[in-house]
Amino acid sequence: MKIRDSKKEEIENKKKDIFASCSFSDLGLHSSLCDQLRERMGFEAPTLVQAQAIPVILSGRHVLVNAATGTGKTVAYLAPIIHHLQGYNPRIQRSHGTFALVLVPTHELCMQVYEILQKLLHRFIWIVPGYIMGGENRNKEKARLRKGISILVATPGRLLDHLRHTSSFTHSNLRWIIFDEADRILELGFGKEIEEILELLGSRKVGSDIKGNGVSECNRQNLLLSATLNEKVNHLAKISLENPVMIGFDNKQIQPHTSLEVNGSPGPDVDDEMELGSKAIISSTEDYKIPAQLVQRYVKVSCGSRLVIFLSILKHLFEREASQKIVVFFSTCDAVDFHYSLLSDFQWSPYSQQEAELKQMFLRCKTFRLHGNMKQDDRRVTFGAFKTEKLALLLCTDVAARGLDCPKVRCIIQYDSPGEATEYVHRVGRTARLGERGDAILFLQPIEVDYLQELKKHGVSLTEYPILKVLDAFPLYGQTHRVRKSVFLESHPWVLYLQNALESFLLAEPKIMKLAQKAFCSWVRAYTAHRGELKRIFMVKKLHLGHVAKSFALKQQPSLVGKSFQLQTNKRKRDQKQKGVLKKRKVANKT
Ligand SMILES: Nc1ncnc2c1ncn2[C@@H]1O[C@H](COP(=O)(O)OP(=O)(O)OP(=O)(O)O)[C@@H](O)[C@H]1O
Repeated sequence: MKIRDSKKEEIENKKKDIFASCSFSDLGLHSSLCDQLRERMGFEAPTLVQAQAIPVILSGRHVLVNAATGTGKTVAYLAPIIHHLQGYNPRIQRSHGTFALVLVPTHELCMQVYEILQKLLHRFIWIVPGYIMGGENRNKEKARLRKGISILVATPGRLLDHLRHTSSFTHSNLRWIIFDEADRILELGFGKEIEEILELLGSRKVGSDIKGNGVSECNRQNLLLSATLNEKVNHLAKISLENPVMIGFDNKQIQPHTSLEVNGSPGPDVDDEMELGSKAIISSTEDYKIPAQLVQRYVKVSCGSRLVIFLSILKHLFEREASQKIVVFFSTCDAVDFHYSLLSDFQWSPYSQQEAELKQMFLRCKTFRLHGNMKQDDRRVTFGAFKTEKLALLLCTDVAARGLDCPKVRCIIQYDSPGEATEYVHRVGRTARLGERGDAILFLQPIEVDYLQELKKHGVSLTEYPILKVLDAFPLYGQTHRVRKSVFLESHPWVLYLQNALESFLLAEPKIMKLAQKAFCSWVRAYTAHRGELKRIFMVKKLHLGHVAKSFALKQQPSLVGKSFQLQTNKRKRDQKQKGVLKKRKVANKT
């Protein structure tokens, strides 16, 4: 009885950390929208960030929202917009064009926001949602824009394309611009595009508002949101926001020299809400917000044993829980492709390698992959399928790091380090969403452990993962092998056995071997591409390339120089051949 009571108490406390004690209608939202949120979407109460942001956004102020991953930021900005749009009298029509524009960094996020919009707009069929993004058919998008899209979700490049070339795209009634994952949009190098977009849309200029019997003037309202709003968004904030309200910032995150105008008497739910002038500067010493219940650990393993340890952890996690989802992040598309093929096909025998008839799949779960080199449709299908699976593994690059909301992801593994602390925060944010439990495991080589200090600067601290315990638990030849602590991880019998099995497997699978060689080369290239300051941690000079090869189950290190040299030579030969053909043609024409 006591246990049940304490569990109940725990759940109640957890709810208090995530949800506000008011209702959606207390926040001023229209009753049909509140019904929609409750009945169709199952949202009983607003989350804390929704309770803070919705009234401020409803009031028409520009807003910067900095809230942890998985706390419901999407509804926080969509609900107030829908509230206003549904209230326009006469009703808005498609011919009025776009009223709200949501800018997002990736295709997946674009689709996800669009899907949430569709659900929210179920009772307001005259408000039309739509999306445009790179990789889609431009002409079809043009046709949709010509018909009119009331709330448009877009990636920056494609939006700019339509702003320049689609004359039938009506945006003269635009009232809201939202930058979801604002810092990522800038990190992806869209800074210039964003400036041009704001210019073409008339940044901070007066928008229009259809009310009563015609068009009257009202202010443009811009919103910037992320779990990692940092100093990088200062410029964007300056050019797009006017006297914004800041939600979810600590005092130390706002530079003291700015003309701070702290709210007079903050209410119980807005204790860290502030206003600041147009010179707003967010300082670079920000602590990022991580879900409190997330268990964050690192596993320190030398390069040569990385693959074996990775596979062992996966096996351990999938065998521990019958139903769970795991997401693994890699630095390159090639690495995703290689590990995807390996994990989809790798069979082993716990007894002896020779006993082929006893071989079984190493992992018994559905494996998916997601990266930027895949076709748009494949990306869509993968993401949709992974969402609905109960027992599944997703191998991906950072295209899946931001904003993606997959239910029941239990663990995030960062097999390749993210580099930027912001990306660490977003990657781990794919689990432990909305108060759910979650684990995060970061792989580090002994030469990279200073990275933990880098994370600490942003208030992120990790403890060590008990890897030896996991390895000891695997039966080998029918027995468990407990190893004394003094023995190196690398010489653990299980590690030696599995490495050998993987290398033999690859020798018998030339296709996968090719993928491994390609992945090896791009992995080394990606390692050299860490940002300046991080180069002192991720030092390519300190890498033992033979050990890197082992981490791709390769017995021998593929030649990096040879490969690029060969590619260059081939290209030169092709070019020369083409020139030769052209010359010959010219000569032929002359004669
Ligand atoms: N009031 C609510 N009650 C219950 N569930 C909610 C509520 N608001 C949002 N959710 C759900 O919470 C999950 C996380 O929401 P959302 O994706 O908007 O978070 P986020 O803060 O934008 O995360 P990220 O920073 O990772 O993008 C979603 O599954 C969403 O449907």
